Amino acid sequence: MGSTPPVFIGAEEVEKHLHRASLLLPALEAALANFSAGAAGGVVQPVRTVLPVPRHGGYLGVMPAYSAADDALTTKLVTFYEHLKDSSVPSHQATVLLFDPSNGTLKAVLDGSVITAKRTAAVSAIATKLLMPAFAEVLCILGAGVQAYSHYDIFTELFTFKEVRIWNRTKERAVKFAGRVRGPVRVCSSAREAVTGADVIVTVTMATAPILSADWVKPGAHINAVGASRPDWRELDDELMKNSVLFVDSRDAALTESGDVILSGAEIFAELGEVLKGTKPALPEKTTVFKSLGMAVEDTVAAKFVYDAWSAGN
Ligand SMILES: NC(=O)C1=CN([C@@H]2O[C@H](COP(=O)(O)OP(=O)(O)OC[C@H]3O[C@@H](n4cnc5c(N)ncnc54)[C@H](O)[C@@H]3O)[C@@H](O)[C@H]2O)C=CC1
Ligand SMILES: O=C([O-])C1=[NH+]CCC1
Repeated sequence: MGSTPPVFIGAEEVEKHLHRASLLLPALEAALANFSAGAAGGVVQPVRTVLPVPRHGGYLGVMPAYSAADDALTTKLVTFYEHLKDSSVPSHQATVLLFDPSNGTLKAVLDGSVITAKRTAAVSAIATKLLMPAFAEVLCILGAGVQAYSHYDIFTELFTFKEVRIWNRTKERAVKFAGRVRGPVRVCSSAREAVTGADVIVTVTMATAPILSADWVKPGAHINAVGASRPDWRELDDELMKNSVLFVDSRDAALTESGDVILSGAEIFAELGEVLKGTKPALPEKTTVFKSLGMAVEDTVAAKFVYDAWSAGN
């Protein structure tokens, strides 16, 4: 008797079962807390392997994780490319393999791009809920790609901002973004203009040098620094990194992969999971930075969520 072949769950199906990133919030909060609990939390997750493809300016990330609480085992394979000539090809593409943890059988191959967009934005939303100042009125997004859309969607679903601003290196893309999303967005001509007076800032660019300067940031603002996932890439300047209270998803990953953390020498105050567990305070009255690199266990719980929803409908 042959074994059952794995199912393939493509982008449309993933989107159907994960139409709102906020559906992932409980599972992600638990996964972040479990990760930061060490061995007791039951998350097995090494810092990802990132293989450069120098000839083409690309990277292949291999991201395995097991979550005992969910009894879920996955690995995500994600490619990201710096200067793609064909703009119809996304800069990031991903696939998640979901295994039966009891015997190692491959159960499903899922599109990982939608999962990556939504779980990343949901984790930023978790950080924002904990770290943003009281009475936050202005949201600023720097960057206008895939992550800008997923962050806009969950941030405007969960929070009530009076104004949303966007800046992008190429203004046409920011204008397109403002025309596509459902609410009003002010397109700004400079990052400085977008950031000035903002209470919550999201950096979702492919920048390799700082695009956000401490001088422009309102004291007490919260920043989700989502791009710059290589040890020599930056989005935030040294002053902002050093003068803010710094939260990360994973200390080990931040000290291995984040140019903003490594090159600024900024001190890490806490992992987000420690705040969720209550072992570290959130300090929303201070200027805070959440340096997000993306963790494999986030993909694990997201893939399980999609697979379970897909299975229930089949
Ligand atoms: N922390 C996490 O969990 C994750 C982080 N990311 C990171 O988030 C960032 C955004 O990802 P996507 O939206 O998927 O990428 P994308 O390619 O869809 O959008 C990138 C945006 O950055 C802009 N950009 C490109 N080069 C720039 C530069 N040198 N300076 C300023 N802006 C520039 C582009 O115009 C575009 O609007 C990337 O750095 C990516 O690696 C992506 C997935 C997960
Ligand atoms: O977590 C993730 O998938 C990624 N982080 C940076 C590039 C892709």
